[in-house]
Amino acid sequence: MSIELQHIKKTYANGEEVLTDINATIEDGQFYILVGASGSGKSTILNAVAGFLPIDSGQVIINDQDVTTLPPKNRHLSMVFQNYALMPNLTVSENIVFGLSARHVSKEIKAKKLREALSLVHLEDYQDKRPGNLSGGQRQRVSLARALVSEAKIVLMDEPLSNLDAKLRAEMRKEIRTLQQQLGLTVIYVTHDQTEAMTMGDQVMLLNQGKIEQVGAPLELYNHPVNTFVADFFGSPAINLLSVEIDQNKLTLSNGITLQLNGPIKSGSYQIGIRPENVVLTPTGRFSGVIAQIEPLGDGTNIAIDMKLPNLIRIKLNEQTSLKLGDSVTFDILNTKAMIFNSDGQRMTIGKESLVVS
Ligand SMILES: Nc1ncnc2c1ncn2[C@@H]1O[C@H](COP(=O)(O)OP(=O)(O)OP(=O)(O)O)[C@@H](O)[C@H]1O
Repeated sequence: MSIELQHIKKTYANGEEVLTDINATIEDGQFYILVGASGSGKSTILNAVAGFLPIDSGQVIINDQDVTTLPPKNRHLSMVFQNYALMPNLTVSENIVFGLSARHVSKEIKAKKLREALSLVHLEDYQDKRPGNLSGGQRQRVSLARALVSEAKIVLMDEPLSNLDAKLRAEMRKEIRTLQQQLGLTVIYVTHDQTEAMTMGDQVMLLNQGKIEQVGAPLELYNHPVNTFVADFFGSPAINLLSVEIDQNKLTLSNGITLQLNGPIKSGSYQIGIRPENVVLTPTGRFSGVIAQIEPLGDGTNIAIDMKLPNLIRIKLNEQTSLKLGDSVTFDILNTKAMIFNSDGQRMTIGKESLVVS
């Protein structure tokens, strides 16, 4: 089942334009993520696809059929909401198979699907409880199980893991993905969590105030962000963005340090982007500074270095460190991994070699 969104626009009654011009092609069997900060319009898009929300203009096309004006029940979708939408008077099991009961699925198939779903979401011991007696995370899992057993081939999920603890969330991420692939489901998945977007998506749409910033495979967005917004959204710790002045072959940082570029770039103000994993501590490094922050992670360490720039330089080390706050260090950047953006934050499409500095 494919989904096509064409020129979707939405302004709420209060005059707030929340979707400006949303276009998307979601292919059959794709796991498609809508990611962005709170209020960026993710849920509004999902509701427009589901049919819960009339749009001002544009089309929603499901499997080549224009469903823009069809009610939700005729769109053959299932949904997993942040707020569960469970029936309080039904047990966990009854809630999960509710949609199937309505469609007269045989008793044996229903029982088998129920068993699989309960085991998937680890709720075997809770099947006879009612939603009121479950924790938020458990309710969320019931809601997830209900969508997964339904026979709808399109599943819309709105932050379905937001109430789970970190360990269960990581586990469910993998399980949802495996199940989606096994069942060949087309999923639109809303999250504000960049890790979920990176680890789960086939395609990711990053939204910012109702506009699309970039669409692509997760690593494409990470490695080839079209602007500083996208570069900054993905990655933890965040990318280092440094304001620089370029004059022919000379690049000057705001602390006065200059570097030679490998080729001339039009003179002017730019921003250089360097991801924390592409900065390395080395005694022969071209830069020096003082350790201003240390964050031990167990399997690695995030540190930040003060080199008298407006922002600290973030570095991601893959090991534990004996360095202490205030220690002086020298470091370097992997030149070929550096990105350059113009003063408006748009990625420059100059050859990578132009950035090789010495
Ligand atoms: N019914 C409504 N009336 C007016 N404005 C609304 C309505 N629903 C949402 N909005 C506004 O539309 C914008 C987008 O909201 P939406 O819920 O789509 O964002 P979101 O990205 O899903 O956010 P979150 O992650 O917080 O759920 C927000 O600025 C919100 O305040």
